[in-house]
Amino acid sequence: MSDMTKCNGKINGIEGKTPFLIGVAGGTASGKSTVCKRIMEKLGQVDMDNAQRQVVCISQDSFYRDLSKEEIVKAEKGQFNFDHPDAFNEKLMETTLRDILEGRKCEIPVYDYKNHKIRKDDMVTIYPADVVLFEGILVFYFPEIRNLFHMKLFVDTDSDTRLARRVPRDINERGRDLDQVLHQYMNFVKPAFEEFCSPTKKFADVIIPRGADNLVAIDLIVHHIWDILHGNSHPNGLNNSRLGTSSDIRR
Ligand SMILES: Nc1ncnc2c1ncn2[C@@H]1O[C@H](COP(=O)(O)OP(=O)(O)O)[C@@H](O)[C@H]1O
Ligand SMILES: Nc1ccn([C@@H]2O[C@H](COP(=O)(O)O)[C@@H](O)[C@H]2O)c(=O)n1
Repeated sequence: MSDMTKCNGKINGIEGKTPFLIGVAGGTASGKSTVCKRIMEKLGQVDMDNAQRQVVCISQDSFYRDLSKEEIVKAEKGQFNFDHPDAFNEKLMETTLRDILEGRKCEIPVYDYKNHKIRKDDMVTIYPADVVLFEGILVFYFPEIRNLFHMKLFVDTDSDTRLARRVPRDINERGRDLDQVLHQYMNFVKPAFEEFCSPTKKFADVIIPRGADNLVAIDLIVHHIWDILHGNSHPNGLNNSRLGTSSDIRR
């Protein structure tokens, strides 16, 4: 029996449901979060209360490991490698995803890019949902995590475009200066993308060229998710969706 087929059952007296777990990988600033947002919008899942939501998105960045004081000093100078697999708390990531697959309610911290640590006082509750999107640069890197996904998407955006998006984002939203962003990009982000992230493209079921600009790909993916949630094509017979009818899919 696979890890996922044994998930349907009662947890704390509540019927646990196995969410459809989708991994969304891709280089930095490729548009992973934006693609996830579009999928959620199309499924009509954005303007609603967290507890009611049937499609939720979690970032791998919530699973960066705690840094030592020396590592924080390096990070502040753009000299820490946040793009290496060792920067993540792999065990916590796996345990959390397994809890989600077993229909348990989970608390996920929000990551603070300005201080290079999770905000322990700012937790988001993830309620049992129909669909869980897990996005990040290395979500397909760790085999134990990769094997948990029911569907794997890779957002494939040209590296010049990604750098052109990352520079203003890191300066405006993540409290960095230009020298720091470029130093980090050339020394860590780019080489780690080539060594650890790009090779995981081969594990994807669907590669999305141009990210959120690719409306056709997003539409096809949304319809596929819909069919799985409402039909019997899911390997675990997932057909208990609380999403509405297919005419509710947004154009
Ligand atoms: N198709 C797009 N066109 C223009 N800007 C985009 C597009 N997709 C994403 N962006 C912008 O690029 C930056 C990175 O996008 P994001 O979705 O956060 O990427 P990732 O999650 O892969 O790091 C954000 O500022 C976002 O608004
Ligand atoms: N303290 C940190 C943590 C991470 N990063 C960078 O974030 C990138 C991953 O996030 P995306 O939204 O771009 O996928 C990754 O490339 C890290 O370099 C950081 O700069 N500081």
